Amino acid sequence: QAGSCPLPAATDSHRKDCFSSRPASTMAQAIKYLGQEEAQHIDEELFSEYGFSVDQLMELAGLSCATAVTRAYPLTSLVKARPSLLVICGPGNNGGDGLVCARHLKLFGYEPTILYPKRPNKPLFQGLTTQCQKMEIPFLTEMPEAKMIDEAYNLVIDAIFGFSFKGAVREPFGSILDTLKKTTVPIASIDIPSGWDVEQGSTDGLQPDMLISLTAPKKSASLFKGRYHFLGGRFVPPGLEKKYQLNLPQYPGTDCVLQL
Ligand SMILES: NC(=O)C1=CN([C@@H]2O[C@H](COP(=O)(O)OP(=O)(O)OC[C@H]3O[C@@H](n4cnc5c(N)ncnc54)[C@H](O)[C@@H]3O)[C@@H](O)[C@H]2O)[C@@H](O)CC1
Ligand SMILES: [K+]
Repeated sequence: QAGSCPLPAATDSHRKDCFSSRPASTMAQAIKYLGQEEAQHIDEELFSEYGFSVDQLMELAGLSCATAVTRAYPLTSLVKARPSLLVICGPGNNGGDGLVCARHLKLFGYEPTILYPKRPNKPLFQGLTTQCQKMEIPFLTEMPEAKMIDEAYNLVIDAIFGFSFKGAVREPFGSILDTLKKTTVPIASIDIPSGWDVEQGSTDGLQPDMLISLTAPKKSASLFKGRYHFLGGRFVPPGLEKKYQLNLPQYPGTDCVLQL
C-alpha cells in the first residue's frame, strides 16, 4: 500500500493529514506485523523503560476500541431497535480492554451488556468492573445460546484473549468460543480473534467482521478476512516505534484510531 492513504474514503484534508509530515521513505514501508514474543517485549518495555502504568494504556486501548466500533457500526446503522452489544471479557488485560471499551460505548450511546466469567482478584479489574456497574451496564451470569445472541444483540465484542493466548482453550472459554462460532451477528475482536494462535491464526476459529489491532497488528492479522481492520492504541513513543521498526502509519489529526 505504498503511498496510499489508509483511510477508506480519503478526502483531500484527510490525505493532507496522512501525508503532510512524513518523509516519502517512511511512507513506503509497510506496517510491521508482530510476533507473540515481540508484542510481549514491547508491552514490557512500555511499562518498565517508558514508565507507563497498565491502567493508562488500557484506558487508551479501550477508548480506541470503542471509537473504532462507532466508526464501523454507527448507531444509525444498527439493525435492531435498541443499540445492544454483548461484550465478552476474558481473564487478562484483553478482558480489561473490553471493560474499558464497554464503558466508553455506553457513554457514546450504545447499550452494552458484559459477560465476565473469570475475574482476576486485582484492584485494577475490580475497579473497572465497579465503573461498569455504576454506569448501569448489566453483567450476565452465563453465556446465552447462539440463537438468543443473534436475536438480542447487534454486535459481539470479543475481548477474551489477546497476545498472551497459548495452547488449547481452557473452560469456560472453550464453550463460549464454540457458541460464538454458531452466531451470525458480527463479531469485533480486540487485538486478536480469540482462540487464534497469535502468529498462525486458526482455520476453524472465529471469523470476526472487525479486528482492532492495538499498538501494531500481530502476525495472525494478515489472515483476517473481515470487513474492518482498525489500528488503535495511539500511545507508542517514537523511540520505541523506531527500535522495533513498527512503521506505524500516521494517525489523522487527533484521531485515536485509523482504518488499515
Ligand atoms: N502493550 C500493549 O499494546 C497493550 C496491551 N493491552 C492488552 O493486553 C493484551 C494482552 O494481555 P495479557 O498479557 O494479560 O494477556 P491476554 O489478555 O492475552 O490473556 C492472558 C489470560 O488468558 C489466559 N489464557 C492464556 N491462554 C489460555 C488458554 N489457552 N485457555 C484459557 N485461558 C488462557 C491466561 O491465563 C491469562 O489469564 C493485549 O492483547 C491487549 O489487548 C492493553 O490493555 C494495553 C496496552
Ligand atoms: K480478543
